[in-house]
Amino acid sequence: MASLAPLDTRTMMVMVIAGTLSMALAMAFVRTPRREGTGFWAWALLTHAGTYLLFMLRGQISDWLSIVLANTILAGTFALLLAAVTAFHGRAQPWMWLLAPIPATALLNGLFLQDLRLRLLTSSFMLSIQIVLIVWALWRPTRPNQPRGAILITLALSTQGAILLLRGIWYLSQPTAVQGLGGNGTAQSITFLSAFIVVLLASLGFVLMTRDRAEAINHELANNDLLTGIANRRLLQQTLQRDAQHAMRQREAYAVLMVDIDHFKAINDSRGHLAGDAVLRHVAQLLHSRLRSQDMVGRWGGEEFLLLLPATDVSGASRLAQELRTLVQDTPCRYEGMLIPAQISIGVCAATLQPGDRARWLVDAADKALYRAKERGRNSVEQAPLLRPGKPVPAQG
Ligand SMILES: Nc1nc2c(ncn2[C@@H]2O[C@H](COP(=O)(O)OP(=O)(O)OP(=O)(O)O)[C@@H](O)[C@H]2O)c(=O)[nH]1
Repeated sequence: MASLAPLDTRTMMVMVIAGTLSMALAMAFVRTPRREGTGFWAWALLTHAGTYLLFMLRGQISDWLSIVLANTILAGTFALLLAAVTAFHGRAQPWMWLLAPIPATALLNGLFLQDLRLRLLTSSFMLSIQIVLIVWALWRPTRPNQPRGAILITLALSTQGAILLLRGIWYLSQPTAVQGLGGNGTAQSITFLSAFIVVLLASLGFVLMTRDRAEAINHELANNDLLTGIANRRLLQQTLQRDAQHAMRQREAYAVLMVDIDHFKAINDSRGHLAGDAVLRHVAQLLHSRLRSQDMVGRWGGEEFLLLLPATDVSGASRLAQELRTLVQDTPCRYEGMLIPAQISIGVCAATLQPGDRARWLVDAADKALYRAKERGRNSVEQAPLLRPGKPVPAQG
């Protein structure tokens, strides 16, 4: 294989050290709501730089330091990467898998100090195992919604694994007198260049993972009701506006259901506020269980829920409302050994929307219908027509 003259091994090592240290510094500034893992990753980068510093001093210091210690620290680097990924997913650290490769690497490098081929082969093997462990830990939990960071780390580490493997094969295929780390051979240059790129890409991947999770948490907090986990009022209003605009353009039917738990104050007063919270969660789940994928249920406020039902006419909306009312009545909430019965009243408004209509008219009408359901004794469904100001009131159907 021809030697790449401009790729000087020493320059490569300085590049790897400088690049790694800058990434470690950058990692120290990663600020997200949950920082698990970034500390381990920064330490991994620091130890990686330390390894290459020792590699660079090959020939000037004892081989026990520049070979055995350096490779042992490198095994520690990969152990720290595994710890970072495990911590990111909030799992217990797999201590055996984390620690075992470190003494094993020290032992094998000490044993084969004078035998470059065997040393490279065993080191490559140990590192490949560590890479497989990291990738496994990365993908073991349920798939993340935004897997781009994990993909980047996987690609970077797999490339590193493949290069180590190829390097091992290449060394084996060479005549006995091949250069070690001190040489300027193409294989060494490629190894160092790849280490540099791998470190940068994998670290970028880890930063992306933490950033994507932070964004997902922010999105969850901004759009979901903390107590029940369903949509909050903000998301409901946004979705209602968007859906209603669409229905107006298409002159399509659209329905909203305003749901209120009957005598909820009595549940709070007699069973306690925490039991009241459990009933809210329970009713939210029941309402959610009957919806189609295009529908949405959210908490409008207190013990009130709003359901948005695209492409639903008045008979479909009223039928669903009756089903939900019966479901809640027949399914008491289990809480700390108690069975807490609950009932709901529902106001329905459904209409074929036309350009110029307002989304809030639907909610106002459903609210009026709900008021009537409460007045008429609760645990019931009432429906109200959409009132278009300045237009005659349509006949009730
Ligand atoms: N546990 C709990 N209670 C809440 C929450 N939000 C509002 N509430 C309570 O919900 C109750 C609503 O009471 P009311 O408006 O009188 O309504 P109600 O008792 O359901 O009576 P009707 O609607 O007329 O059947 C109040 O006691 C509020 O304190 C919450 O997040 N958790």
